[in-house]
Amino acid sequence: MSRPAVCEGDRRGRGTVAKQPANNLAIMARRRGLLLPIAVGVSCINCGFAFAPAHQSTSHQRTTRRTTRSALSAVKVKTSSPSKSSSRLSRTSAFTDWAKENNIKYAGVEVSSGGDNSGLGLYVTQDINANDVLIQVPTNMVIQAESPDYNTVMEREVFDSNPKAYRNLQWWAALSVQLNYYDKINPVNDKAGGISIQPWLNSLPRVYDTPAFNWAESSLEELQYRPMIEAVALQKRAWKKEFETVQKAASKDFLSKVSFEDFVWGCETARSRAFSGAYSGSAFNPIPYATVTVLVAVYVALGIGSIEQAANGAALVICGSILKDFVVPKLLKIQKYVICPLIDMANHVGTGAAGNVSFEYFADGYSLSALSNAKKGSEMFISYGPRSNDQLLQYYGFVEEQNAHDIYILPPIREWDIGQLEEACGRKIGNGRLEKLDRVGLLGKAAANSENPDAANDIGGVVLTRASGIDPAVTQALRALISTDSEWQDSGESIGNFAEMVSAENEQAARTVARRAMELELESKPTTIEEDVNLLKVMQDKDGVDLAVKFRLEKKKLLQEAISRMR
Ligand SMILES: C[S@@+](CC[C@H](N)C(=O)[O-])C[C@H]1O[C@@H](n2cnc3c(N)ncnc32)[C@H](O)[C@@H]1O
Repeated sequence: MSRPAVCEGDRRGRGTVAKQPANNLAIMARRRGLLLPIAVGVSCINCGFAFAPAHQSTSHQRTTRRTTRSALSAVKVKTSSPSKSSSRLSRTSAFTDWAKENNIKYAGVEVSSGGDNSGLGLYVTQDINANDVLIQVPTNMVIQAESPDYNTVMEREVFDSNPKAYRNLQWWAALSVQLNYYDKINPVNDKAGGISIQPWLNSLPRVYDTPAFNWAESSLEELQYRPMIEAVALQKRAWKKEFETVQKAASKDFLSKVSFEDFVWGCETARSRAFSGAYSGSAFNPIPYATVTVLVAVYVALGIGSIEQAANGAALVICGSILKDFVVPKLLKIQKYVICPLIDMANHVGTGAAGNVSFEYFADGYSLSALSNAKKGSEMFISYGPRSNDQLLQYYGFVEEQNAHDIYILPPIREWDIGQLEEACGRKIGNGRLEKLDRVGLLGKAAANSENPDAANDIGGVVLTRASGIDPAVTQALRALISTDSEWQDSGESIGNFAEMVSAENEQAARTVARRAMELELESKPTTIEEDVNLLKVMQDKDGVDLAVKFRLEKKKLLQEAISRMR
């Protein structure tokens, strides 16, 4: 069942278990401008990864033709999410009590379930205003990893014989180790003052709808989209490899209690609930500033030196602090990945999010605040960043309808059916064009060679975005590709000279070629848009949603929109 990609108004019929906080965080009096002098924005995971999965050459060849069949048989029906949510919802009062006892302040929101497939979420319990701070979580209550991650507890307790192995794990694997350690070995978090974090762990989902380790191969095929199928295959290899590293280096105790399935659960939890940010310094520490003020006063009072000398010394200390907290982490590109109790209950919306997550430098914590006014009963959505449906499905297990950030990756130009394109535009591809495009990398690669699951479109497929259509570099390549001999010579046989339109005829031919390539892609799908729409309707009538069908329908709609724009 889908739901609108905006904050919903008053929801009917949703269960409410979490208690209204009595005295927490006087939200109403607080405005971010006053309270958060330096708030470093964080965004949900994958932020900064220009994700576009690689795909292999063979998979897009025009040999695939639509086959009529009963698609229903191969499709998995999901009916479990709402019931899974209701059993989790029954555990949230223990979780929110725990949060209150441990200095997590919140007011104006509660954890609840909308009864749809988004699981639990944060819902507004009273009308709130823009800039109200709704949740504040002290830094010591979060679970976090940096890359590389120097977590002394994990190194000592789990990787004593080989701490480097832990340090060099991918951030999601490092978080998985931590989550599993607290969940299966010892729930006491020393950093949080020796408290048990079990109530928080109990509030987490135990199963996910993400494709890599939860879908049958046949369901993956139902995506009808090679880039995603290949991205999932790459992810599986990467996660297995990380687990092998853990197996070689972790303690016997850890390995006897944490299986591969547990490790995957931890990685899925990390990927779907962590926030990332470039900021990695420490929070505001007043001690150096206070010390330097005292020293300056003593220095000047005792006449040891001039005011200028004292000011120089003070400036040095202040600059050192700024360098440590802001500049060095940026220069070293240190990323911090944080799972933040309670804030991790916020669901995503691609555009128009009502909530925002920030790091509060002076308060040493994370906050969720309102970006706009919100009505009692509405869901407090945040944005996990400009995520395509590929990212949302692969790591978060859902698909957003009409996702403004969605993309479509066509096969690289080298795989396009030249004969069909020549026929469509009425031109022949002249000598030298393909070779030149190949030399400048505009034909894409014959095969992917990256093993990085976050590698962006490694094969150089042609990217269409919902926001702006076809990649301008591809339009440039197509102008050159179908140029007549005279256009080619006038341009000095240089691809760079096709960055702008060279003539109305050439432009029309390039657009026709692009459109035909997209049409061929759409025609190659085993089912049509209409068939998918009908299929989804049948599934919804049966009170279930099939993510694979929803995903492929969204991709086809995006392709169809791009085709229409090219007319
Ligand atoms: C950070 S958690 C948010 C809390 C989560 N709903 C829960 O029940 O714990 C992210 C997960 O919430 C779900 N989710 C978030 N936004 C969603 C949306 N717009 N539609 C469907 N599911 C969503 C997905 O399962 C995603 O992996």
